[in-house]
Amino acid sequence: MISNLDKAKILVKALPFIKKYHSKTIVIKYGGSAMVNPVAREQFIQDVVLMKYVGINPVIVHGGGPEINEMLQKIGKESKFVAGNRVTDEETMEIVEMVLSGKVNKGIVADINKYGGKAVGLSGKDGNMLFVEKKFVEVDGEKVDIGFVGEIKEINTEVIKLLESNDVIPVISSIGVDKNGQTYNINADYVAGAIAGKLQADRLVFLTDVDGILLDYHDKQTLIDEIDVKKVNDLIERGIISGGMLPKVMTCLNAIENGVENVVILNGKLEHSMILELFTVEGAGTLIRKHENSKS
Ligand SMILES: Nc1ncnc2c1ncn2[C@@H]1O[C@H](COP(=O)(O)OP(=O)(O)O)[C@@H](O)[C@H]1O
Ligand SMILES: CC(=O)N[C@@H](CCC(=O)OP(=O)(O)O)C(=O)O
Repeated sequence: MISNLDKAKILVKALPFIKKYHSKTIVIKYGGSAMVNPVAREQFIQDVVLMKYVGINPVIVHGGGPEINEMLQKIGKESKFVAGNRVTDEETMEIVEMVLSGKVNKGIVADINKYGGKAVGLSGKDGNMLFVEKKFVEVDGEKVDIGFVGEIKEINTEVIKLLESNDVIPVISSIGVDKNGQTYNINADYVAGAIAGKLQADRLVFLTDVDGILLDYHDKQTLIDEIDVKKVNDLIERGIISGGMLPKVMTCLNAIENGVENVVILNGKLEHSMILELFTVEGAGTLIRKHENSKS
C-alpha cells in the first residue's frame, strides 16, 4: 500500500514536468487501433482531463479505421486501401463521416465530459478548419483515383484557439471539405501533423498499437527510445520502417520541418501512456527530434 506521504511525494515529482508543459499545446493523434482496449481508453481519457486541469492544452485528432471497417462490413462492403488510404466512393464517404464525426467523435467527447473535462467535437468542416483538394496516389508510376480522399491544402485553426482559450478540449475528426462544399476523407495521421504544424504545437503524440519505432517490429525489445531526423531517414531507406508506420513517420518528419518541437510515437494500448510520456524522466515510446540531443 502506498502511504499518503508517498502519494504526496509522487505528486511533487511531477512538478517540473507540469511547469515545463504549462500552457503548451500538445496535439494527440488517437488512432483507431489504440481505442480498442477499453481499460487503456478510459485511462487515456483520464490522462487528457488531468493534462487540461494542470494547465496543458491537449488537442485530440482521432482516427477510427477499425470502426469504419466494421460498419462497412455490416452493409456488406469490403474495405480497400491504396498506399495507406481508404478507397472512398460516395457510399463509403457517407459511412466514414457518420462513424468518425458521429459515433467515434461524440464517444470521445462524452467520455471526456464524464470525467469532468469540457470537450467539444469538431470535424474539418467546422470553422472551415480543413480545406482539401482531391488526392491522387501513385502506384507503380501510375496515377490512381481513390475517390473522395482529400489532400490538405489550407488549415484554419481559429476555432481550435477559441476553444483552447475557453478551457475547452477540441476533439477533431479527419473529415475535410473542398471549396465546393464536397466532403472528403483524410488519413487522421496527416490531419494531426498538419494541425500540429499550423498550431506550432510543443509536442505531437501518436498513440498507436506498437511501443514506438522498432528496429525489428516483431521484437518489442528493439524499441528505439530517441532518434533524430537524419537517423529516421536512414531507417526508411533501409526498409526498417514500413507499412502503417511509414505514413506516420513521414507525418512526424513533416511536422518537425514545420516547427513542431518534439514528436512522439507511443503505444496507446498501454495503461496511462500519456502520463508516463509527459510526467516521467524516462518517458515512453519513441521521441523524434530535429537534431541529436538527450531525451527531456
Ligand atoms: N519499424 C517499425 N516499427 C514499428 N512498427 C512498424 C515498423 N514498420 C512497420 N510497422 C507497422 O506499423 C504499424 C502501425 O501503423 P498503423 O497500423 O497504421 O497504426 P494506426 O492504426 O495507429 O494508425 C505497426 O503495428 C507495425 O505493424
Ligand atoms: C483516407 C483514409 O484512409 N482515412 C481513414 C480515416 C480514419 C483513420 O485514419 O483512422 P486510423 O487512425 O484509426 O487509421 C480511413 O478511412 O480509415
